[in-house]
Amino acid sequence: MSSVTGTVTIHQPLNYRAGARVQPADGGQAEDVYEPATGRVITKLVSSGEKEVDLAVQSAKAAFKIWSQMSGMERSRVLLEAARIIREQREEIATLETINNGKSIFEARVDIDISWQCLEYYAGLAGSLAGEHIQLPGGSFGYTRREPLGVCAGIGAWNYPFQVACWKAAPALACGNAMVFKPSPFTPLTVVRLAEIFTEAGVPKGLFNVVQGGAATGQFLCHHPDVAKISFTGSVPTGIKIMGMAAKGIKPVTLELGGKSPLIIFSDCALENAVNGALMANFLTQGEVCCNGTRVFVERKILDVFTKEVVKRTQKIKIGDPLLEDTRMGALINRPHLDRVQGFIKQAKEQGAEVLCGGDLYVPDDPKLKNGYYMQPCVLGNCTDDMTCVKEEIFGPVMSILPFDTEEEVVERANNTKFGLAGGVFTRDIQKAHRVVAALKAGMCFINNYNISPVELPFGGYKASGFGRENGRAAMEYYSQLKTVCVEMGDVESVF
Ligand SMILES: NC(=O)C1=CN([C@@H]2O[C@H](COP(=O)(O)OP(=O)(O)OC[C@H]3O[C@@H](n4cnc5c(N)ncnc54)[C@H](O)[C@@H]3O)[C@@H](O)[C@H]2O)C=CC1
Ligand SMILES: C[N+](C)(C)CCCC(=O)O
Repeated sequence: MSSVTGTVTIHQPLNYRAGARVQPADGGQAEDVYEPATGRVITKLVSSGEKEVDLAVQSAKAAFKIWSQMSGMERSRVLLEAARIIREQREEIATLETINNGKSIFEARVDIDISWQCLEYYAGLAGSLAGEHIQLPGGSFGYTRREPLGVCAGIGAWNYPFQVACWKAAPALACGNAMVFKPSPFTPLTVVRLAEIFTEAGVPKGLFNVVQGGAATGQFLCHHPDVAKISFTGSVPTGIKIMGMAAKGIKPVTLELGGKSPLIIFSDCALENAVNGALMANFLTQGEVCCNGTRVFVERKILDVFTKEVVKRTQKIKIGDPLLEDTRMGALINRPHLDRVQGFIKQAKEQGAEVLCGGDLYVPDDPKLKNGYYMQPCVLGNCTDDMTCVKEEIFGPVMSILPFDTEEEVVERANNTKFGLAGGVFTRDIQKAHRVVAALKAGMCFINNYNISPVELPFGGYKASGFGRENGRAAMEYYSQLKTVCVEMGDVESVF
């Protein structure tokens, strides 16, 4: 594959079932899929209908019979091999991710690294999946078995297409489940590579399948009677629908939803680290990150110096062709989303916020990029808690700076949101750091850093940001169920 922006076109089928790429059995009309960097069509997506979804689920069901009978150690070896292949193909997968998503190749490589690390981590845990033995009176006893759930549905967002799929597939497969995955219709490409890699690594054919399409395909999947669990990453409104569908089938669900997370900068912080943290919290993947710390609360004493430094550094971010080595911000996912982000900035200005830098469209010099979806990262000052830009998830490169005076005040304001995905604090005062994160109503908190993602740590939200956890030991709970076996060693004492 040529790794030059504006040159790649994909013609292979994008559905994956029973160990091979297939055209959907009941395919509807083909939709265009775009390269965000150029606005060019890179492939056509045929949505999977009810028949195709059923075939994928049946294929997963057949493979589940084999995979669930294997020992954890046997599954572990296959997952380790998949991790090795991803490492080997890192550059190719990262390039495809960049072409389809628009994020810089620099970041895409990090995403792919996190992905294989996730597979390695769960390969390590697969062999330790176990129940317990409980002694009862008279020599009787009980024991528990931790069993897989069956066919799990994974539904992903477009911001981390390969990584989201690995965060779901790795614990699911480690626990002995099969999976049918539906990526976002904006980013259908790399997850099919993941499916091929699992097959190459030795999973039973059909263990990991890919269906393509949007809401309709997702609904067929969620309603399918043979789907035992739904793991969803996406927006709050869709999360509500997913939970409703799961409720109808009494299916467990993991919801990784949106956020509007607070980042609290105290005046006793290491300023350079805090500035770096604020950039990490806002501008990865063009700001299209669910756990971004977009409400940056700064202690008034350092407001000016912090703001000046953040603006200076933001203006230096290299925007442009995402496949170039020195690019640090690529293109947003599509034109409607870019327009939406621009709309938030316009509204912020109308509500009294001050654009301290950026916010305008960015037009690269390179003519082939002129129809791409670029904008300049934006820092908003003069913000107040009631502004739309401070209350709603923008999912773009827009940071809102809010001054504060006391710890008590900032904790209350930080928690004054329907969301609860993440939060961060920068301070050199160790007691204050722990006190503040303990008080934050958020599932993923950072002290003196932001947006790093070690796969060993559980990740997930409080409140409207969802529930269930990905990564860490905790995720094993969400892809397995407990069976209790009670064993009588004496006679039955009947009450009748
Ligand atoms: N907490 C987390 O880990 C993450 C959360 N997100 C959130 O995702 C959102 C952005 O992603 P989008 O793809 O725009 O979200 P979205 O909610 O529009 O779509 C997410 C996925 O759900 C599918 N879908 C849409 N309607 C459906 C329905 N009725 N039934 C079944 N499936 C359906 C879509 O095709 C897509 O695959 C943001 O709000 C962001 O915060 C994104 C990444 C990570
Ligand atoms: C990798 N990280 C922590 C920057 C973001 C992961 C969550 C997401 O998919 O938005």
